Amino acid sequence: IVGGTDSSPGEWPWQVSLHARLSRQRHLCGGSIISTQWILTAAHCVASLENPNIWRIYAGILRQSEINEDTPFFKVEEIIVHSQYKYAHIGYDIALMRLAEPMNFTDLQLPICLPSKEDTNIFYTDCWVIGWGYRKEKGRVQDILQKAPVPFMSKEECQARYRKRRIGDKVICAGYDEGGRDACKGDSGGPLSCRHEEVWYLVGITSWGEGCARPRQPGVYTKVADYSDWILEKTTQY
Ligand SMILES: COC(=O)c1cc(NC(=O)c2cccc(O)c2C)c2cc(C(=N)N)ccc2c1
Repeated sequence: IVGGTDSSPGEWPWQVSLHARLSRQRHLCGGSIISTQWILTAAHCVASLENPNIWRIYAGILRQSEINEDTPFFKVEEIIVHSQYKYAHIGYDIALMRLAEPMNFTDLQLPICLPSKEDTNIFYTDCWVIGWGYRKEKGRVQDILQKAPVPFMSKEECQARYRKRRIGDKVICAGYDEGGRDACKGDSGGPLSCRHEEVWYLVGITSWGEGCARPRQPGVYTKVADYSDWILEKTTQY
């Protein structure tokens, strides 16, 4: 997160840290708890890393330094990447991870509500992007979970900013024309959380942006309300 501030313990109990054990174990992406057994994240985080055994999911943490070989984590049983996903800037940047065991909810690990598909025209005014990602383009993963308020941007305005790319319909843009506050690498897969009438909703999934926090280059988020049917289909055992 560029231009953010430290979060407090338990402020974002749905935020998780996705670690992969490649040559060494490290934080790769964020994710959100949506039920006792399911994590929602970005497809670009897990595509080409679809072996569930390399992933370790840490919930209820504020600092990456809380994580060591004794820190409890959730094992991943199944990874579901949207079948139409190719690249983040094309869209469909959404994936589900099913935990091997259902988690118990505590004050530090709780689910966030999914917006319903009728909610696609609510204009949210209290939205925050969070993560342990870079604080600048040539940065590194941060220790304390960062948060930054970001205002919505209309699709027309967003398309005008990204002339070279076609901004799909199942995405939302958020950010400041003057730049300075935005998600960045390492925040991917994390939530764009919006509070509406005292309830927090998972409105977006951090997906991409040209650089980070550049003027007139807003953050682009997967629009979760447009994937309600997909989420329901994949998380409901038939
Ligand atoms: C894996 O996730 C990303 O690559 C990756 C790359 C990005 N954009 C970059 O252009 C970038 C940023 C930092 C380092 C870097 O090398 C690049 C290409 C991202 C930009 C944003 C955002 N601005 N809201 C959010 C997530 C990003 C994830």
